[in-house]
Amino acid sequence: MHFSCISIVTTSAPPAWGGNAKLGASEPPSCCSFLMLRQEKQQLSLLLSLHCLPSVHSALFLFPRFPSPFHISLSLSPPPWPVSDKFIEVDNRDMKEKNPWHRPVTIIITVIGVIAIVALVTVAVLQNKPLSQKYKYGIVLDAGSSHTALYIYQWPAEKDNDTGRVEQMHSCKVKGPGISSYASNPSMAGESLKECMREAQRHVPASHHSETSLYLGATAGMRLLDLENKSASNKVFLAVADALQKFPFTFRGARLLSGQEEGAFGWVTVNYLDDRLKQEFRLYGNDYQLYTHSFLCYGKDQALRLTLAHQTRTGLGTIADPCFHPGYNETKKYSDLYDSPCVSDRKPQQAPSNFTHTGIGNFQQCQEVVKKIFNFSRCEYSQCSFNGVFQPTVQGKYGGFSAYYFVMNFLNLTDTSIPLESVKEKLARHCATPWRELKNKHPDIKLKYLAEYCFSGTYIITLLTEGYNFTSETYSTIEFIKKIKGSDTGWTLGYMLTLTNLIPAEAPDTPPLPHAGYVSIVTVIALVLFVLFIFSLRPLWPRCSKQPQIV
Ligand SMILES: O=c1ccn([C@@H]2O[C@H](COP(=O)(O)OP(=O)(O)O)[C@@H](O)[C@H]2O)c(=O)[nH]1
Repeated sequence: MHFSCISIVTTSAPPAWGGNAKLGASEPPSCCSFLMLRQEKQQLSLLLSLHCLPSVHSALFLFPRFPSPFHISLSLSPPPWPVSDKFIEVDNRDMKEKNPWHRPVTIIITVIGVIAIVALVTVAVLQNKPLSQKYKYGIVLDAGSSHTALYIYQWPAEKDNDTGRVEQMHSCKVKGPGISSYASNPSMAGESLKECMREAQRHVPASHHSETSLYLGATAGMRLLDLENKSASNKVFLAVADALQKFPFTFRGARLLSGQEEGAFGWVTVNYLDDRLKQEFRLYGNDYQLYTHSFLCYGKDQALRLTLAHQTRTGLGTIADPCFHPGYNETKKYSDLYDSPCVSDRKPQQAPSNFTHTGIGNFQQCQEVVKKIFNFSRCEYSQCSFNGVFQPTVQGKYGGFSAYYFVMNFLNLTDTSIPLESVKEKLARHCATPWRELKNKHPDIKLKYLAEYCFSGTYIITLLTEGYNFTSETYSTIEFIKKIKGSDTGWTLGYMLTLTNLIPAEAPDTPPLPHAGYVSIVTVIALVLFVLFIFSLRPLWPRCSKQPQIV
């Protein structure tokens, strides 16, 4: 906007000038913003309503350029003091000479300013637009001994250090038992997976189905079936492979994981989730010293068979089991109990077909029975865990997951800062709880789980202390965990992490400009805007007040 600069001089100090104009002292006058203009007929009236110090006799005002020539009548409020009911005449041409702030210049500067602002905003918006994050997906089926679980993982297509940041996106628990239980009807093993697979189809975006790898890894249950009946285990693998191939994912095989692999991938999972492998994650490029051993037959379910086998070794019709609650009474089949390569060779010759399994709920006695399933006498190394297997001294942090977590969580014993003695006391109280009372207290818990928590807790504590040699001091280095940062702990994530190295990353989205270019453009535009701003203040430059026109 153009401003003309004039000054108004009063003959005496106004008693009170209303308004919001700023007035300088009488010498030198300063530029002031604000007057109200009113056009009446051919005449513009300036309504001054100013507050001013009594000593101020002159004021210099800025106001929109007037048509030239023109008259301004000053009408002061409160009622004019003995001054100036004057007509002011301003020669516009004269003003033009004095004020270089001409219209064409203003237009040019305004246009450049607007273009600069638009350019700045456009560049900033384009550069900082959130890039549409592209994900890759992978599906791993954990075919465990007691059940199968499906995990969907996702990671940004742009890999971090050649390894995707893989996280669990969804999980699905397959209904029914583990796939090894379908040895006599393999097609049902495949059938059982379908519900979770359809769920996976819904969770992975359809456009990514074909590029999503699908793996199935089988652990202890299938290891045992493989030992017992290789052809039956092959049939189960064929059946699950056949079922999985029918889904639109890229099926990359159903295979048996060795105990070593299971241990190593579980180790990778927890260390990855705890960010311990973040910096240089090259699993097979780095040397990590890892001790892993998997005791086939010492998973919780097989350990229970071993314990029961020990108690029924003479072929009794009834056993009073200290690991089950008082009042517990179930009739079980010898054939079912011994239907596992872990115990099949121990089946008593003269056993009846059934036995009555009753509980007496005694933690100490239970521990004694449980200890019987370990062989501590044989060790050909400097030190062993049990059954003659070497084990280094425990040091560092340990994670207990899956059954360790389920059991200790139920027993309210996940806090490992609780002294071992207190843990045992708590377990003793739990084991002594009558079965009926326990059922009433936990109506929502599956009876099979509920009945076994006394045994399971005793087994876990015995395995950790007697088997793996954790002491009262080192017990607290164990953490019973289910998930870390939203991902289940187990071997599957470690497996997925390793396999993602095989999946090529697609070209990532990059910002429209390289960073240096973006910074340069923004800097230049900011400089232009700054210069324009300085120019826009030109009417306020001191020059304006140098030669005021005196009215
Ligand atoms: O709420 C639960 C869920 C599972 N389990 C038991 O936990 C074990 C599952 O362990 P894991 O996941 O290691 O078994 P797998 O993968 O071999 O099936 C089985 O004995 C289950 O009976 C349990 O006691 N409580």
